[in-house]
Amino acid sequence: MKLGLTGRLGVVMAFVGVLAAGLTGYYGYVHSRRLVLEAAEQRLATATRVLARQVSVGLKAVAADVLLMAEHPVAAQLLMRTEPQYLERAQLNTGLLFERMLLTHPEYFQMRLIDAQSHGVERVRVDRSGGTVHGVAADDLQEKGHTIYVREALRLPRGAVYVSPVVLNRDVGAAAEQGQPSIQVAAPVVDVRGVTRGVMVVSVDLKGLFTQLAADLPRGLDLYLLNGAGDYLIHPDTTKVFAFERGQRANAVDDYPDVANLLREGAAQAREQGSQTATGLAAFVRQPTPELHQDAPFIIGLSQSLDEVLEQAQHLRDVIGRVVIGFSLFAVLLAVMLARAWTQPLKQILRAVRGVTAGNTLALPTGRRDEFGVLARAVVDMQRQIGAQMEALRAKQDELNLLASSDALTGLVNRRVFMDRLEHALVQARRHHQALGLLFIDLDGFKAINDQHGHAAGDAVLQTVARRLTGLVREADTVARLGGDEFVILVDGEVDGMSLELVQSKVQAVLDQPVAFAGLDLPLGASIGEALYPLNGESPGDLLAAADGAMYRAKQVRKTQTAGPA
Ligand SMILES: Nc1nc2c(ncn2[C@@H]2O[C@H](COP(=O)(O)OP(=O)(O)OP(=O)(O)O)[C@@H](O)[C@H]2O)c(=O)[nH]1
Repeated sequence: MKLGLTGRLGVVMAFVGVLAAGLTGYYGYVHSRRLVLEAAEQRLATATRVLARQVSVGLKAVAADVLLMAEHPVAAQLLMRTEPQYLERAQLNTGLLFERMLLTHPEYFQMRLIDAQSHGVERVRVDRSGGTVHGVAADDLQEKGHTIYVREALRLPRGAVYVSPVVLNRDVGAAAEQGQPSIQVAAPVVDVRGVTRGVMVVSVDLKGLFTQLAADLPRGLDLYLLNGAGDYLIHPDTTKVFAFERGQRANAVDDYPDVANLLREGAAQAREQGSQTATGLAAFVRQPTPELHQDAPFIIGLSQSLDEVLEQAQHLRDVIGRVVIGFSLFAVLLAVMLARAWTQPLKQILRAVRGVTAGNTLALPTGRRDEFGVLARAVVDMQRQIGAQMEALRAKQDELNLLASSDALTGLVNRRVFMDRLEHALVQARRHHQALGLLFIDLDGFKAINDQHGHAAGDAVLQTVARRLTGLVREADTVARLGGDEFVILVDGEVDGMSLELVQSKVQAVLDQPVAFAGLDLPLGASIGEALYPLNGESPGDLLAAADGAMYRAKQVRKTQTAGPA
């Protein structure tokens, strides 16, 4: 289907409108999606920072608890004195103190007082196991002198605290916490003389600690703890936790490549790093605690799935989608209306131009001040000029018709028109069973007038003959000049041999009169032949031939009569 100007204009404007709406919607959506992502990134970074600070504060609180117990006089006494009675009571009381501590801190799963002597034997030990807290019997106490936290803590001065790297707890006795990431927070127990007698150790269940700290975080966030190499120590997917211990790799750099920046930094500096992947956002914070003797700073991370982050943007996308569709429909409607309104004057002018040939004059928007107005006025001008030219053409045509149908010299109808009329008259006569008469006239001695007095005289004679003949017959009759000095009269209506004879004698009488020309009386005469329908013929040709034949015979008779007396 070929589109007209209105259709094409409408399609172009609708396309532009829909494209504009679509692009506006698209960029609006992209921009708001970016804003949503940026806001989520900031929220996540803030939450991770807060969490890391809370962890740091939590660690310091653990350190304060360990110091409190390490610096309690009973701890050093217990390690210095040897009297069984005192020891028994002191162990009992310290155990009760440890139990109290574990009961008030659900994340502590073990508290011990370890002797610097005797291969680091445990003097008092309380475990959390199966949801209960209980002291460990003397027979079950173990030697821990070989452990890193005992050795490191023994090297520290009074008041200092050692924090071990994160390990999977494998301590026998704390069965419920086995396999969980944990740390040991240890402080030296120093007597009044400044001699280090042992170590106070609290084992902390990190997952429990983190879960507590993360309780206030918004829902839908996943929590991570990494070691200095980026390996997962805490991860929602338990198969990734301490994977390196099973000879597997589960490293945050693989999931969030930006974390590599954080791992390269110096350990003394707190740093944070955001990271975005195809499926989610994440923020990581390395939070060293310089006050504590910590082997490796924690790297804490939070992540949120992109679907969850973009839930708000999806809603916005739906709204923008509806707005775009609505605006597009409006644009299409507007385009159709505008295209129609803009091309309306053009169509009006087009109709008017088409109507010029049909002679219609349609109203045009000539009053407009724009290009359509100029065009309309030009068309009106053109209409006027074409009208005038058509008028002139019609007049010329009439003139030509007249020339084609009449004899130029006499003004009588010519042979062609006469034959038409004769044929028409015959049809009528046949239908109404009427008769029809024909007189064939040929001038006598005309050549001699031409020869003796010139062509102008001959013309004047022919014109006089025409006038005389038309003045003689009735209005319904037709006088024609067939050519040269031959004339013919069609006598229509009620006619018979008698009446035709009467007309013939009248014609003979007027044509026998001389014609005045240049002061001379030019002698004239005519031979006339008659023919009657249907008596002498039924077709135009037959009738004319019959009249011509009669005229010829009449001329012979006149010639004989003229020659006779001489
Ligand atoms: N002036 C003039 N002469 C014409 C015109 N048409 C034909 N003629 C002349 O008319 C003459 C007709 O010749 P003819 O028919 O022999 O004339 P005629 O002397 O009457 O002879 P008949 O018919 O035998 O009686 C010719 O000399 C033509 O040249 C015309 O329009 N004007």
